Amino acid sequence: MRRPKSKQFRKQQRLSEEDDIKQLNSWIQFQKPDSGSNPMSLPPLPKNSPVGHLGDNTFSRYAGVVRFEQLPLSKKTKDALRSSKFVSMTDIQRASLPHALCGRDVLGAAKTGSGKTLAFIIPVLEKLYRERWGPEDGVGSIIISPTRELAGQIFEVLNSVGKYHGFSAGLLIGGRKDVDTEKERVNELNILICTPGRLLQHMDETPNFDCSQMQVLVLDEADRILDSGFKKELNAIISQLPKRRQTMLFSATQTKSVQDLARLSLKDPEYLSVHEESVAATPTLLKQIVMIVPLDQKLDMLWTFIKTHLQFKTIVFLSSCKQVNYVYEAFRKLHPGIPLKCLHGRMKQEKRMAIYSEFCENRSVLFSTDVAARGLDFNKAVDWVVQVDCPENVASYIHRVGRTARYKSDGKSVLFLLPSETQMLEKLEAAKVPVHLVKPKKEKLQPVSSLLASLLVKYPELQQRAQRAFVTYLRSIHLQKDKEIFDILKLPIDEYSASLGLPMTPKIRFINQKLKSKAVSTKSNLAEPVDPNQENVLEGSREKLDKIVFKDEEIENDLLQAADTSKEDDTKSADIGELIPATRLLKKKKLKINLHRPLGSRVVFDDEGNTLPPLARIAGTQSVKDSLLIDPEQKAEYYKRMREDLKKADKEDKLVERQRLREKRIKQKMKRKADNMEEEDNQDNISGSEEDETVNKRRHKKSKIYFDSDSDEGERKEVTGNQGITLQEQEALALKLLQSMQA
Ligand SMILES: Nc1ncnc2c1ncn2[C@@H]1O[C@H](COP(=O)(O)OP(=O)(O)OP(=O)(O)O)[C@@H](O)[C@H]1O
Repeated sequence: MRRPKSKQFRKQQRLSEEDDIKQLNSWIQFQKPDSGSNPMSLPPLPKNSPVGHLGDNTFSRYAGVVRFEQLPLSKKTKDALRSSKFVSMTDIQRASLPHALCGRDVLGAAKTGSGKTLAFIIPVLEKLYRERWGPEDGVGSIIISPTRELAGQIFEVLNSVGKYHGFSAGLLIGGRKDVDTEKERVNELNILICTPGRLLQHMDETPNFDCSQMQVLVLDEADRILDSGFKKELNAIISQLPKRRQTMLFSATQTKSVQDLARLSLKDPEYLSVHEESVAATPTLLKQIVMIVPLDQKLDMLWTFIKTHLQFKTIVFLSSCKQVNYVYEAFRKLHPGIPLKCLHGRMKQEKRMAIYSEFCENRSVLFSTDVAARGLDFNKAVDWVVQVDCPENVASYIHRVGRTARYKSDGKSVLFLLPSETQMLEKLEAAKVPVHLVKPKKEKLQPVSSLLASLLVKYPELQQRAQRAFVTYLRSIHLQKDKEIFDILKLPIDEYSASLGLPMTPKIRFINQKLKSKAVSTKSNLAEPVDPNQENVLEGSREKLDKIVFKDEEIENDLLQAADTSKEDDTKSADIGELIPATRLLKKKKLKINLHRPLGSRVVFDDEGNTLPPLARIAGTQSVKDSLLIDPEQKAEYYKRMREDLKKADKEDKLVERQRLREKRIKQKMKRKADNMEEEDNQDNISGSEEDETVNKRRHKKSKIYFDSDSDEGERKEVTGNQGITLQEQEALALKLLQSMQA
């Protein structure tokens, strides 16, 4: 048992800490970097040069140094850094720590995975240490993160780097049931790591919640927290914090908006963007691919990717929880050969945390919404990031791909763009994101749509999920701000529905309204002639696009090479769609055979010749809200019939296939026999040695017996030797045989 430390010892410790703090304060003051300077522009200290107090009230320079031990940090922090194997600083740490340690406001921007977390955790710990912060002083620092998982991760880093300090820290995130216990304890905590909603809840509900003495505020993923999604919460939080404080903002995609920053009342902030001069806004070791994939082939492409990358750890981003749910559940039932997981904001917190930790530990595929897009540093490196749905903007793209190629590891990413979303390529190029456009190869595609259709028949509850996935995807496109990229009217909606395995296209009100309004505006536009130069403009932009397109053989080989060879046409038609003032309703329908159309999705025509999905036949004619227009009984009956039909068709298919194989085998055997006979004739003519004779005998023997292993009775048939039988005769015999088997 450890003996309690004596009073004497504690006193001594306190005094030595006081001394230590005095020294640190002097060091920091004495060697402050110039305001507005980037410490990274200074050379590192010469090797083996002394560090800290150099005598006569002089101290070593700490701006521009490369190792943590050369910074004015407490022994407790240095020891913890060393034990966590953090020795040399990353660029953002070198640039921001000297300013942050002397209490300045900092706006730090650096690529994903470049160590921003330590760049704010260390100054928080040091500030409270130098202020001699104790339990009775209450909240000394608040760190805000946009997601619960990221808050949890920051908490872990704080626990490891702050393990020798005596501060109490709390993780305040939504979805946790123990909010009452939290309320009791929150005033005793020194460092709060929280999501905006939960922090505000405490500010609103916890009696005497007091952060009036708070010293340091940190916003991780600052641009996200400052954007409109969190605006109300953040304004309310800021209004309750003391004005005199240090504020630090970090992100890979930093905000420069004066308006945003004004809300935080920053004081002469140091703007440190360490990778601004870099040729790429994304990590150097990240290889990025873009593929143009038609909407109705996205799942085929994703399935093919998973099947061909079973040995990798992959994150798949989809745009809504419902899509994540559906794709995860459906693919899981198809057993791709690698564990699948899913993560989204509507899951229970315990489950979210469990999945996050499991994914950290094991090789698997994680289907996720943007809840995993920012900040997360999965322990064992992620190999691939797959963006099935186009991110809302470039910043979102950068954060998503940033889940791989972190710190010094490499990684790969692939983005599926619809032919109508190719504008995104130009935006990525403008933001210095180097992507390789790779043309997928059709022959490697492993279609999944028909399997999904069968699954939906087998598991009717999955159909609900598919419908929701369909609706939420379209809604997400409808709600996207960037209308240059996202245009719901350019999407092949029926084909998309079929690709999810749905037997009929759910009806969606907002699309109908959009179509109607477009039809109205089309009528008024029809009189206006189409500008012929527009075609050239489009050509021009395609040319520009071509410039940034080049093939990377290595990546190409590495990746699934599947999909559509008619990509160019699709792009063109999407572009030209802009020129033709027509709605989907007015479009001429092309006769198209969709090989991937799922089972049971035979096309039905209505009175006006429009195609309708099969269930439309039994659908009511009155207009009902959204998708489920059909009487459930009729629907159940329809599915019952469909299942029976499917079974019957399956049986027939099997019979035909067996027959085909049987014929093939007979033909092959007969051919082999004919070859043998020919060879023997030749042998007879050329040689007559004993050995040859034995071989011939054996051949004769073998050729005499034909054993039809495929026959139900294991039937044995004798074929007379090779004497006097011609090839034609053999074929006739084979035919006869076939007929007898068919009978
Ligand atoms: N000085 C360092 N030496 C070694 N490893 C480091 C150092 N700093 C950070 N790391 C490691 O680098 C990885 C990425 O760090 P971190 O999560 O802080 O990146 P980030 O810049 O915040 O990324 P994001 O922009 O995605 O939030 C972590 O695994 C971390 O442990």
